Amino acid sequence: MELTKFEDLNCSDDIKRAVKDMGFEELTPIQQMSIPLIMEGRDIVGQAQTGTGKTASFGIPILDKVDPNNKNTQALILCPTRELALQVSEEIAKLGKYKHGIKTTPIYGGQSIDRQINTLKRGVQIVIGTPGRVIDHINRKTLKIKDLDMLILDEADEMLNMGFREDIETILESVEHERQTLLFSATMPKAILEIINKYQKKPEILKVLHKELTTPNVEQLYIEVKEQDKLEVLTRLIDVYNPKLSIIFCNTKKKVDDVTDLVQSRGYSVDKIHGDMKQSVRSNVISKFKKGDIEILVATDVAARGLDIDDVAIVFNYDMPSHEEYYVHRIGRTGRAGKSGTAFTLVTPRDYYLLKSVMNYTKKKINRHPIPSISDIESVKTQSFINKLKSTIGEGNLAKYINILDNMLETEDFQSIEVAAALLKMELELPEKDLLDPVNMKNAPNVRDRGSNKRRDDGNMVRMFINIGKNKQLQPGDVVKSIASETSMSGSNIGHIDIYENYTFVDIPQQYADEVIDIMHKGMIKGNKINIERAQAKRGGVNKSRPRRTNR
Ligand SMILES: Nc1ncnc2c1ncn2[C@@H]1O[C@H](COP(=O)(O)OP(=O)(O)OP(=O)(O)O)[C@@H](O)[C@H]1O
Ligand SMILES: [Mg+2]
Repeated sequence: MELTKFEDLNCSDDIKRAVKDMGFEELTPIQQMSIPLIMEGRDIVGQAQTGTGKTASFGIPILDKVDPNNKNTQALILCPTRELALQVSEEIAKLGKYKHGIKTTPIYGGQSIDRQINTLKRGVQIVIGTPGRVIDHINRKTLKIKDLDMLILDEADEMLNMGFREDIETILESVEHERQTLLFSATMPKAILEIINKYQKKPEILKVLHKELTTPNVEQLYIEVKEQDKLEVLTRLIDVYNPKLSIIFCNTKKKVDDVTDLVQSRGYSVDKIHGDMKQSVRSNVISKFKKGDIEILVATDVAARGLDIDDVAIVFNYDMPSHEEYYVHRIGRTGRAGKSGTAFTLVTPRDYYLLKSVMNYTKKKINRHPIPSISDIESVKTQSFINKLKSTIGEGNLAKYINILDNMLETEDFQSIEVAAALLKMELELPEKDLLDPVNMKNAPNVRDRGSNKRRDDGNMVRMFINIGKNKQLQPGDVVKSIASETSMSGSNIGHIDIYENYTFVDIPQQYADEVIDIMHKGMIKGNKINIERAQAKRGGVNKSRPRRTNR
């Protein structure tokens, strides 16, 4: 019989009761695949899309296997961030609330170590922590892992990146007997799969198979912007879509600081989180965001993985993430547990090649979305004002205000429609002029999808985009030579050429455009160094040497 309902699961009734309290009825696919195998004692690698219940996939079997009569730590779950350690600990505590005698605790940096030592002394069977603080406790002998039966790496690919690998090996070396090791993540780059044998014995690799790596619950859109227009575009999107909660991801801590200040100065309810902030402040921000006291969270990738916050309706990539996996995790903060969400990525001409490689990686097309116009914002704001007006009129009790208005119209030389319009102006604060109107953007570099035949018309010249990859010392002459040698066009037909670090724009006469698109589709402009496909294929996968922890 196919296992789909929690009531059919071969685990204790205490857990089933807790699962019911949490509102779960059916197991998610990754839970169906992994829970029985983990209960059997198998090592597994579990890969499933963001927001599909990986935490309970390991949480339930851990709770079922831990012996309440043994006070020693039997299961250790490692998470890449403090907030995630806390959240996983809370979810497991909820799942285990009827299992008496089982203690769970999070241990992470930035929190009083003495308090953690006291808690650990009293005996905690399930410890959830960040690697640094866990090692610290192991060294102090305040966390004894001699009875450890299960080690779980949540966000395994991140944990096995260089920054954490040493810590994990230290932990593994301090467990002398046989143990069960479980790895979970939404992304599992090949390079990680190649090293898992070092950590696991005959692991079962479980993948919930989908065509796409990202969750179908998230609508993915990108918007072409110039760097200096990002803030304006962002706030327009917020005004038009008016998300209950949203997260804005930036690539650096400095940018998070700056964007937070700017968004705040425009009157939005916003706060931030990044790795340079004090832990007490970080925790406070997250809890306010969860309660809805803050509507917009600006964050580095410290908030990209694992965080499960209800009602995040939109994720904004203010900066294009520099690694494909981060795109997947960032946008996975919305569209969780069957809910739907939207992800907007702001793409400058410099980022265009990254957008392409993200689409390659996720096997999912990201559609272009226009910059919301002032009239879009006007209609949204006006509609919401009319709704408010309707309900206020519906509520009645207007006598007091009608009196004020009557007096005013008698003493001042106003028309009532004028008064209404002035009130509307004060409430809506609509801008007079659209600074991002295409008319005003004539000089903006235009990024076009080379495959989609969308081109900028400029007289009878069209501007085309060529991704040349990194490290190419390309000269305009090379581009001219390559294109001329592959098409019927002569070099002198080629117009203006802009060469940037990794991409090039070339103006080409309209009549030759299809020929150029054609040779691009074949993957290369031969006879020279421009090899589009190869340049793109170089990206992707895990770069083992990249230091990830420094820049959050
Ligand atoms: N069987 C289920 N039915 C309904 N909701 C569930 C079920 N299992 C888990 N959930 C809920 O779904 C949400 C997402 O779960 P979880 O955080 O474990 O996702 P995840 O797969 O770990 O995602 P990520 O890759 O982002 O870490 C949580 O709020 C969790 O409580
Ligand atoms: Mg998770």
